[in-house]
Amino acid sequence: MSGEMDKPLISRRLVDSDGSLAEVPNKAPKVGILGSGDFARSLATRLVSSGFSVVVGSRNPKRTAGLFPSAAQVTFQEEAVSSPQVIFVAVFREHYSSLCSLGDQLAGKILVDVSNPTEKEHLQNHQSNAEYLASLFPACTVVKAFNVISAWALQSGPRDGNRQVLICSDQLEAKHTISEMARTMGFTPLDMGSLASAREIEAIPLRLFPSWKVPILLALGLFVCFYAYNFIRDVLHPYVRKHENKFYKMPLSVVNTTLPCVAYVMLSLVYLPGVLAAALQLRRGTKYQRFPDWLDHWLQHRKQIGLLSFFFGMLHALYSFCLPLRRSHRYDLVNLAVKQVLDNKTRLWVEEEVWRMEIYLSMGVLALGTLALLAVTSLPSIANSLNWKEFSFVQVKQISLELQLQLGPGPA
Ligand SMILES: NC(=O)C1=CN([C@@H]2O[C@H](COP(=O)(O)OP(=O)(O)OC[C@H]3O[C@@H](n4cnc5c(N)ncnc54)[C@H](OP(=O)(O)O)[C@@H]3O)[C@@H](O)[C@H]2O)C=CC1
Ligand SMILES: [Fe+3]
Repeated sequence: MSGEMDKPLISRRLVDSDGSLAEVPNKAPKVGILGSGDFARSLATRLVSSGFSVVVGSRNPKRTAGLFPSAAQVTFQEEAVSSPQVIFVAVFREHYSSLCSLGDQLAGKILVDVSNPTEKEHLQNHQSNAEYLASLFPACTVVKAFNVISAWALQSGPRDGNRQVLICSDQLEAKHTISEMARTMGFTPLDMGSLASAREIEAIPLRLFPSWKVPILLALGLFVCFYAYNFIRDVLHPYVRKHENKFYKMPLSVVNTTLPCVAYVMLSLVYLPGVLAAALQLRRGTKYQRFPDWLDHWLQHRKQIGLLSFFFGMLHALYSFCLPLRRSHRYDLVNLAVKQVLDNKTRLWVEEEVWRMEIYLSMGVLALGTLALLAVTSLPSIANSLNWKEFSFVQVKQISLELQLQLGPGPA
């Protein structure tokens, strides 16, 4: 981690270009931050711009001071923790023990644990990071918060998707204080109960696209089933019955016949749970009763199933667009021409083929246009959230979380 100081996520120039970050009102509540990494810098910027007075504790304040807004005071750890009542611990778990010498000064204060474990650490340690911090500082109140907010989201301000800050602690008052701070910073606090929930909160950024797992498995399962059926029908059956070798159809033609089958079934699976839910409500005579779990999950996955259906439909359009590129298609054309000459016909016009190609081409162009529009509107924010130079595992997970929160579950 040591070299990371040289590549700050936010530069001083950028921070100070915002006039509101240059000075802090006199009576602003004081907040301490231990650590001077990415998270500490983004947090300091957001706190200062939300009207807090920030004091940062670093092992080497001289080296790091230039990376913080000038309104934030950067000093040694001992000095930084002396006056604020709330101190954010923006340090990795493995370095918590190096803070033990501050124990006396920290006594009676609120420590906010913002850390995220890696998947390996999460499996290895049965105690959450927050509970571990609480065991090292028994005289402090530990609150778990802000770990699901990436440094980038903190820096650029809360946006629609990732506004929620999950908070847990054993002390109600401390939880309230941090909730109010989160609110002042523009986030939405969400009470997750006692500190025992910290492990659950720490696991959230580790889950990669959780609500996509079932729809993707479903789509793959359907694809395998339909592919097997189409393979038997279009390739195996002609081979067994008439000894026709049509195995060349496997990579393109059979796949292309399979794609719309999957797309249609997935599309029907988007609408079916709504109909079932309506029927259930009519039967029960009320809409104020919980749906069974299976129906509830199904309803919540409709958006993902619908997007996958759209994806398979688009793939079908692209595959169909490629069909005339095949050599077999050229042979068919030549054979048709020969047949035409032999039959003495003057004009060959296969109406169905013509329409098919016209429609596929227009769908292909529409799809490409939609994709280009999506790329233009959403790529900058994704690229922004990737801190390319300091690309860490946890950040990848957080991007997935951000996307996940932005996509959200379908309307229940
Ligand atoms: N980056 C992100 O997007 C997010 C990070 N987090 C969490 O925030 C915490 C900090 O992350 P991040 O800022 O990215 O990490 P960095 O590596 O960028 O910063 C860690 C900081 O820890 C401080 N530190 C204190 N004691 C030690 C020590 N003994 N050895 C090494 N460093 C020490 C260092 O500051 P100094 O040298 O000045 O003492 C260093 O700058 C982590 O727990 C992480 O899980 C949570 C959500 C998002
Ligand atoms: Fe088709």
